[in-house]
Amino acid sequence: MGGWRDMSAEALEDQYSPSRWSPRLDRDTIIDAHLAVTAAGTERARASAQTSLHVPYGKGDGEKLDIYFPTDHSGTFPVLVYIHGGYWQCLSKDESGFAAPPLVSQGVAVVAVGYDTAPRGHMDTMVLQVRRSLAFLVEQYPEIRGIYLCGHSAGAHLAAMVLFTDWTEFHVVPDIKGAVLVSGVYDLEPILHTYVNDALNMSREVAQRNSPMRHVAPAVPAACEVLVVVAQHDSPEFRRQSQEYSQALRAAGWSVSLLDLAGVDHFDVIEKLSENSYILTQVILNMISRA
Ligand SMILES: N[C@@H](CC(=O)c1ccccc1NC=O)C(=O)O
Repeated sequence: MGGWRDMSAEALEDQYSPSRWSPRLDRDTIIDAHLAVTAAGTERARASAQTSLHVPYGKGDGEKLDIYFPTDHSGTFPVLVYIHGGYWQCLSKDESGFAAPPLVSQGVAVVAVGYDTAPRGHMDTMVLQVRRSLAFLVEQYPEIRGIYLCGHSAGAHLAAMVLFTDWTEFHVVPDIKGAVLVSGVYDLEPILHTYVNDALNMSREVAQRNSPMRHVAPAVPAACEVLVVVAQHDSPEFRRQSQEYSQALRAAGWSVSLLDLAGVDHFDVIEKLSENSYILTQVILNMISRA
């Protein structure tokens, strides 16, 4: 599936360390900066929007979500479900509400989903939790009119896994109208050979079972619109993964666009969703208003 098998261990480690590719900040400060920016943005969102925080969608401690309601929510409203990144082992819903302000002001609810990160959570568990969070939303909030998924990095992977869910066992079918997959990983196999798997402890079978690239299903007539987003300063491997996944979806009949955003890296590509004037914020609002 690609040249990563010919890479040295060091080269592969480099490719799967997003912090090493930004021209903006050095590798030792960029992750702390990302945490600080997303936490401050989330604090601002919580102060300005009407919210329901820490809503349990399951029995587990980690199975909670935060809802940021639209400013005017007297009727039905679309919802953007945000799935955070952090290589399935860091970050949480508590710094994942930063995208809410420009959306809630336009009538869109934002839900930040929590899930059990590794080592507590297993890859299969995280995928199941995110799927269950959607079923919960549909059952509990009949005022939701259409769901848009948005995931960053590891969260884009989880969002892509949600796209090919067999909903029969959940007894509801969420009306997913669109998915925005930002700087994601869609083939987990290369990761098996890097430090990322130290906490995840995935076997080859687990990595394959949870690789969206291996489960691209033919689009059904009601298949949602998919926007695959990649940053100019993502690593070549991250960029390859987005290109190949979007091509595979297109070949299977999905309506998919690849948006290659100039001037941003793996971290500010998503941080800037707190800004109304950011192109991706506008693209998302446009996707929602067209449906
Ligand atoms: N150790 C990684 C950290 C990382 O990839 C990351 C950190 C915060 C938010 C998202 C990330 N990437 C994917 O989920 C790095 O070198 O950048």
